[in-house]
Amino acid sequence: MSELQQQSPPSPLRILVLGAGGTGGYFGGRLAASGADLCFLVRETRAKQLAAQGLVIQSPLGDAHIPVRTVLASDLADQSFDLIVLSCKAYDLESALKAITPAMTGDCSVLPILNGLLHYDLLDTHFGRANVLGGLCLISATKREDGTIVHFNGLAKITFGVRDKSERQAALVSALANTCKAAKIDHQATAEINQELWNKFTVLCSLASGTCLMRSDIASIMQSEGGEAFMRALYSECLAVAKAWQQPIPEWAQQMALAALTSRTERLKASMLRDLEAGFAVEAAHIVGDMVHRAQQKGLATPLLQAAWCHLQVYQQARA
Ligand SMILES: NC(=O)C1=CN([C@@H]2O[C@H](COP(=O)(O)OP(=O)(O)OC[C@H]3O[C@@H](n4cnc5c(N)ncnc54)[C@H](OP(=O)(O)O)[C@@H]3O)[C@@H](O)[C@H]2O)C=CC1
Ligand SMILES: CC(C)(CO)C(=O)C(=O)O
Repeated sequence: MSELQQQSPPSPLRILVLGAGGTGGYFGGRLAASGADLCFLVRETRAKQLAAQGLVIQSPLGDAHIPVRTVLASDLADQSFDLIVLSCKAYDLESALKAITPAMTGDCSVLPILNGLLHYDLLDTHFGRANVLGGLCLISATKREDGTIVHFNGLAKITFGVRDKSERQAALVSALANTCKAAKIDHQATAEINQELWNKFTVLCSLASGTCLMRSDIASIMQSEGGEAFMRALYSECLAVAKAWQQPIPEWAQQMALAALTSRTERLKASMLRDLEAGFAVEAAHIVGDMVHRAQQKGLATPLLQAAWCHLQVYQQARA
C-alpha cells in the first residue's frame, strides 16, 4: 500500500459508477457485494435488466449474483456522491459527461477507468483538473447480451491516484483504497498515476494495433514468421512517442509489457479486437489515432501504428 493510504478518509465513501458493462460492472459489482455505498448510473434497458436479475458476474475469481442499486440520469439531480467512477467507452463520453454533470457538485470527484489519455482533456475542461483523478484497470471482461459480466482470466486490478498534489484528493484516494481492500479487489493507490497511465497507454495501443491488424491473439501472432519482431516494433514506436511526450516508460514496465506482447502461451487479445470481431464500434480514434497524432505532433514516423490506424478507420467506414 502506498503512502497515500495513511491519511484519514471520508467514510463511508458514496460511489456512483457510470456504466455496468465489462469494467464498471465487474469492479462496481465486487464493491457492491462487499457492502460499499454504491449506485450504478445506467440507461433504461440496463436498469430493467439489473432490476430483474441483479448483477451477474461469471469469473475465475468467483461467480456472483448481486442485488444492486441503479439510477437514471433523469433522477440524479438530488443525490450527492463523493466519487463518480466513469466506465463508458470513449465514443460514449459526450453522453456520459452530460449524464454525470448534475452529480458533480460539492467535493465530488470523477475517476475515469477508460483506456487511453484523450478523455482527461475533456474531463478537465468540464469539471476542473482538481476534480479529476487518474485511473485505469487491468482486466479482460465483457458484458454479454443477457447482461452477464464475463471475466475471462484471473487478472482484475484497478489503479488510481492523484494527478497533481492535493490533500483533498489524497484523502479520497485513501478512502477508495480502503473500500477496495474491504471488497478484496486487487488495487493500487499510486503517487505515480501519470506514469502508470502512459505505461498502460503504450502497451494497450501496441496490443490493440497488433491484434486488430492481424485479427488474432498474441500467441497466434508469435507463431508466424516475423510475428515477434512485428509486436516489438509496434511497441518501440509507442515507446518513442512516450519519450517525446516527456513520459519515458521505465525499464521494468517495458519488460512486463514485452513479456505480454510476445507471450507464446497467452491467448491475449485487446478488448478492441473483441469489439471488432463482434461488429461493434471501436475506440480506435481514442487509442491508436491519438498515438499517431501525438507522434505527428513531435515529428515522429510511426508506420506500423499508421497502418493499424488506417485499418481501423476502414473497418469503421465499412461498419457505417
Ligand atoms: N472490457 C475490458 O476488458 C477492458 C476495458 N477497458 C476500457 O474500459 C472502458 C470501458 O469498457 P467496457 O467496460 O468494456 O465497456 P462496456 O461497453 O462493456 O460498458 C460500458 C457501459 O457504459 C454504459 N454507458 C455508456 N454511456 C452511458 C450513459 N450516457 N449513461 C449510462 N451508461 C452509459 C453502457 O451502457 P449501455 O449498456 O446502456 O450501452 C455500457 O454498459 C473502455 O475505455 C475500455 O477500453 C479497460 C480494460 C479492460
Ligand atoms: C490490455 C487489457 C486487456 C488490460 O486490461 C485491456 O485494457 C484491453 O484489452 O482493453
